[in-house]
Amino acid sequence: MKFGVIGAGQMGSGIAQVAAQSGFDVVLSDMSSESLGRGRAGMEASLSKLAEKGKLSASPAEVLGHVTFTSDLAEFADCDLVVEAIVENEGVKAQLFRELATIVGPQGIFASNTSSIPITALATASGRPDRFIGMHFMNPVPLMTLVEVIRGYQTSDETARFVTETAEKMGKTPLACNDYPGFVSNRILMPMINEAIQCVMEGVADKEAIDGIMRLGMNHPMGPLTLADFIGLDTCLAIMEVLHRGLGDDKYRPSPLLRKMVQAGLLGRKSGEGFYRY
Ligand SMILES: CC(=O)CC(=O)SCCNC(=O)CCNC(=O)[C@H](O)C(C)(C)COP(=O)(O)OP(=O)(O)OC[C@H]1O[C@@H](n2cnc3c(N)ncnc32)[C@H](O)[C@@H]1OP(=O)(O)O
Ligand SMILES: NC(=O)C1=CN([C@@H]2O[C@H](COP(=O)(O)OP(=O)(O)OC[C@H]3O[C@@H](n4cnc5c(N)ncnc54)[C@H](OP(=O)(O)O)[C@@H]3O)[C@@H](O)[C@H]2O)C=CC1
Repeated sequence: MKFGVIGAGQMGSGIAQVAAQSGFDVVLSDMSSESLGRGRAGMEASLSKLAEKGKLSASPAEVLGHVTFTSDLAEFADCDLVVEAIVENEGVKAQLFRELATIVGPQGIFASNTSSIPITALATASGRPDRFIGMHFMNPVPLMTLVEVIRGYQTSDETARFVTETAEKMGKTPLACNDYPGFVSNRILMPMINEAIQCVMEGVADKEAIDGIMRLGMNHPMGPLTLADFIGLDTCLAIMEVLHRGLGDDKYRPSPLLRKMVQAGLLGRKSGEGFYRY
């Protein structure tokens, strides 16, 4: 299996890592060498943690040996599966898939790791809607077992079966849902995170108490504000805007505080500061 990943951010690098751990030949691309370098560094850190705990069947170097790091999309021509994990923006994703359609052979299946954007829309842009699907990994990919599998309107049974089996070979648990904004995961999670941000804006409690109440009261491993910083506040805002636009209900309006923080460049862990400093 030749497994392609486009986007070497926190998700793309995690997906590439787990695919390589599963023995697939992986090609990972990003627009800039800096982003590729950051992605590789994240994989190395994760692999050494897993190796320390005896959770790797091969050495970190052997796993990374399965990965080709490139910024040349031509290296994806013979991929069996290409997973896109770039910025949560429908126009940018659609443009990428239009470009990929001219590069990847007809055997290639396209999948998006999008958090919320309609799969059917991206499938149409790709020109191969029967061989297009949502393959939604969870963060951090090396630790979270769920893959949310979302069929577009024209996704074929063969494509769904191939992606489901691939997720299982990666040690994941694939669960299927239908193609509606936010799917299940972010239809439920992101409004909760958005409400936590509203609680900060309205002064219901301070951020440490809001996170503490959800950690100690609901047994969440991370409080919602810590989780928002972990996901990325830009991604959280993008998801809320997809829900608001796609479902047409003002209850999904993004918190004004979330928007202001993103406008200020406070993106969470990936920018060094969000609700907390890192
Ligand atoms: C937005 C979307 O579209 C969809 C989404 O992904 S929504 C987000 C979904 N994810 C979540 O909700 C994550 C919630 N948080 C958690 O489950 C946990 O905090 C966590 C698993 C991320 C970390 O676990 P934790 O016990 O809380 O903290 P932490 O001590 O940092 O990590 C636990 C262990 O995993 C290891 N670890 C953490 N991240 C790791 C990684 N990426 N790779 C390898 N090991 C890792 C740590 O080294 C630690 O190991 P030790 O116990 O040996 O020290
Ligand atoms: N963060 C999370 O918890 C989760 C996110 N997702 C989804 O996964 C996708 C990626 O998210 P995440 O990894 O957090 O985002 P990041 O911002 O961490 O990474 C995105 C990467 O894509 C690169 N990129 C942007 N545009 C292009 C392009 N046109 N071609 C190639 N590379 C590009 C960026 O490069 P540069 O930095 O140079 O712009 C960056 O390296 C999003 O759709 C998101 O909704 C899904 C599950 C969980």
